[in-house]
Amino acid sequence: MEIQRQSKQQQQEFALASITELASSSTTSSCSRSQSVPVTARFSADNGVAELRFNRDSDDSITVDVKTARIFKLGPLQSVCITEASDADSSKEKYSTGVNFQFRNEEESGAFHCAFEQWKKEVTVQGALLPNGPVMACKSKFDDKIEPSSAKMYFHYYGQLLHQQNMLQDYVRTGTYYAAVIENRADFFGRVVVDVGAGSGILSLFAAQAGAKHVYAIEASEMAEYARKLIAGNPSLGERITVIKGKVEEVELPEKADILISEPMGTLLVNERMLESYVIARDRFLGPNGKMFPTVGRIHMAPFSDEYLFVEIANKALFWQQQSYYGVDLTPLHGSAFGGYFSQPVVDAFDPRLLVAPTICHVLDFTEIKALYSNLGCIVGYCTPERSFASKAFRFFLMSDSCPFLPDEVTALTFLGSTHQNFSLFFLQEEDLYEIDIPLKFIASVGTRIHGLACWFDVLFNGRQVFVLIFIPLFYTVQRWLTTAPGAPTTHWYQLRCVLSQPLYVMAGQEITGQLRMVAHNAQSYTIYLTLSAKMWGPGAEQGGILQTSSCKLDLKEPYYRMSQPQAYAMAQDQQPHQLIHSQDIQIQATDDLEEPELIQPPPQNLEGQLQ
Ligand SMILES: C[S@@+](CC[C@H](N)C(=O)[O-])C[C@H]1O[C@@H](n2cnc3c(N)ncnc32)[C@H](O)[C@@H]1O
Repeated sequence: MEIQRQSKQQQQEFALASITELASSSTTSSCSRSQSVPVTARFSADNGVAELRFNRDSDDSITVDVKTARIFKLGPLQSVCITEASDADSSKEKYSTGVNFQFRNEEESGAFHCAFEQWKKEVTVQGALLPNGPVMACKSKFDDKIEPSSAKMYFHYYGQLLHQQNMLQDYVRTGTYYAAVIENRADFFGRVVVDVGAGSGILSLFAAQAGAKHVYAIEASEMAEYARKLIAGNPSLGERITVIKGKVEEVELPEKADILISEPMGTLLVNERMLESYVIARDRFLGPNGKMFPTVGRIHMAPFSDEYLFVEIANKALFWQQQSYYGVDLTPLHGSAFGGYFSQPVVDAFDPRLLVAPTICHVLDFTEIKALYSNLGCIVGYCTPERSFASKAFRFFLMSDSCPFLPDEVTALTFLGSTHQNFSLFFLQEEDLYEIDIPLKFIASVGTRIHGLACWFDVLFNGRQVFVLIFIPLFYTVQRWLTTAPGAPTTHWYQLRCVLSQPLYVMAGQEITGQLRMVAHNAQSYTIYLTLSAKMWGPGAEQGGILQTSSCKLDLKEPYYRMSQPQAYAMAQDQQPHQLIHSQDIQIQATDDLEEPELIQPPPQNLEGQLQ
């Protein structure tokens, strides 16, 4: 489609099938000159003026000013560009220029027209182009919130095949995606798919295997070139895939998508802040009633007790307790070093028996369909933004006819704000991911010393399967979970633990409360604030109030990867982990309810061999 972008996007070039010059101010002849050799159309910014140049060969081109040019579609593959003659010499009669051009296919036509609109918008809004052309000139949401040095490192990392290979070799991850796509062919077959952050293009290829009509694979890093190569090497699938190099916040697509597929999860689900790009892609590219794969993400949390880990971290700072290090007293820095080690979240695969209370979870529904709650607390319907109306207009559907004052479907109900009389609306917006607050409440299962909070995540692919029973199509929900839970097959995300420098002492049955607050920062990660408190326990506890509180602040961007020693464990017959272990196994349900998946497989007996 777009075949070249050069020097910081000052130029944008498209391949055409042919062009025909209709007439020009310098030519009075009514004869058209026609070319059948492939030609190009190139947008460029020169001295703040945007030009569109139709090149037939190196020394034969037609140049038009984007500001005055107008483009009309004559057919799916044919367009005409008309530009007014300049006023420079008012004594002469004015003639306009006309160029009739043909595209090779509809996608290329769509992409060209999107680009034209963007260049045109830029010159109209700015008056003249900034030196870097339209995309750079208007800062995207991504550029607004992310530090350029962080983005540079981030896309450099993902531009390398070895890191893509690392993800591809996480067979739990990639295999679950493959299964989720192939099992849910009905969601992909004949559909337009957008792969958000395509990397090597693997998910686009899976979507094409499932029969997608067309896949747009958007990738911002240099990996886009490798993706093109991989896709070209699989021509039967590749002919239905278009790789678009650019950020999902910036690129334009020629059509709306029926389904988005992406792997935007970082450590603790939210690290890398790519979920925000996934939500932006939803708002920019997904058509009405579109689907998202994955559909939902959940962060699971439980307090843990791990004396070895605590001592290991505390001991790292012992170095700074030396009073005569080559004659220098290091102790003034001991406190800072101690605090520094406890500000690193620990990433490893731990034994689930270290958890000391049943887990809780925080749900992030990536789709925009949200429950609508009455003030009585019951769900009475759901609503979804109606894209053709203003952003605050919603389409409303009742789940039952129990509500007397609303018809079954009321369109364009305008809710000015998040609360309207009896109803509360919950929409996951990109901004909701800037600050995530999770209240914590656990009941300790054993008397122990709590060293912190263990976290992991899972995501749900809420698919659709069609069975035909005597010519009647039946639709079933096919739910597949990808989990990173302790005790489940290890993934490259492992699990994450926030360790308190002041452990808490609890008795069995004692309540532990607190808060996990995650605040996004411009280095594509989060600052984590954790507080855990244990209330008085036993007779007279009500009067006692909070007994102990411990807090810590951690940077999710700077974790301590603790994978050097394999974390072997054997699951004793009589011991069960405190949290439900989610399996990736298929679940077929006839409802859309988001239920905890059942334990289908027993946890593995030994994870030793799976750790790298
Ligand atoms: C976790 S990798 C997943 C790659 C591939 N989809 C897979 O599953 O193997 C995320 C990819 O998204 C790309 N990416 C992240 N943010 C992006 C954005 N805002 N626009 C376009 N690509 C982005 C990264 O460069 C990276 O290649």
